[in-house]
Amino acid sequence: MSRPILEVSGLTMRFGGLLAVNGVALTVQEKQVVSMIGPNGAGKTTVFNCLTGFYQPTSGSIVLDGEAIQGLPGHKIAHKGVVRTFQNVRLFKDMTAVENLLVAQHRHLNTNFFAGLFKTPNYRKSERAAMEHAAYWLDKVNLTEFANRPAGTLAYGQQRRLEIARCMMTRPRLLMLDEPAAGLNPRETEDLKQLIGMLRDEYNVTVLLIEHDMKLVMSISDHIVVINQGTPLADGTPEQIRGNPEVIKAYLGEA
Ligand SMILES: Nc1ncnc2c1ncn2[C@@H]1O[C@H](COP(=O)(O)OP(=O)(O)OP(=O)(O)O)[C@@H](O)[C@H]1O
Repeated sequence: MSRPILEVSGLTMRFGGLLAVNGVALTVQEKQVVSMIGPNGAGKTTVFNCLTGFYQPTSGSIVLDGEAIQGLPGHKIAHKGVVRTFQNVRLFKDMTAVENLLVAQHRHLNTNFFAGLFKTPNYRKSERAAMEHAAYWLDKVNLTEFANRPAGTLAYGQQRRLEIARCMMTRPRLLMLDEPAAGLNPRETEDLKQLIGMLRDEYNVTVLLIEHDMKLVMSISDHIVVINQGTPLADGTPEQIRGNPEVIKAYLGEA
């Protein structure tokens, strides 16, 4: 039986006179892929920023696994297993691919100062485990051969996959991807689709997605939430959304 991992209701975010998000509701069941779609400027990224504690929502409730998290600082929400990527790739471009994964591992590392200074057996063990974990995820996203290449020199699609691997290093429960297919070619988009499906099926990760690529959204989502000008417009299965006249109107700019 699936159960809700994330329940959002009445989410509102005001920037001065602009109501960027107005009463958004959203339920994400465990191990689902849920997509949030809507025209440019609809408020999707603002919702992500509220969910991850980057913004303090003006009002509304955000419940993660039964616990209210609205207004908590970002690092506390991240500690509860919520991780995200951003619209623009945010890797350490001069660091290698494997180093980018190791920096994400810090929460699981033995960072005791003296242990590090004297390289105690426990410290070495935790270092080795971190490297093995990084190697595992590099392999899962097909980047093993690029382990020692600076991240900034990888192809764009590879950088996107590396970002997702970096998220997975923290063993997330809820993975939030902001336009992961932006700038990808059809082949890379297909690889991304396979990767997201694998994360859900094999690693029990729940995925919340913002995406403009409708082919990807329709093929991968269990549920779709549509927002327009900050306001919820529709939600349902891909079939329900595809045929919804309000959604079609909003996308044609008539709403
Ligand atoms: N920090 C901020 N201060 C003021 N206005 C903001 C801020 N962040 C977002 N906005 C405004 O809120 C509205 C919603 O923006 P948001 O980026 O959430 O939309 P979006 O649906 O993610 O758009 P896109 O699909 O183009 O990324 C826009 O009018 C934007 O200009």
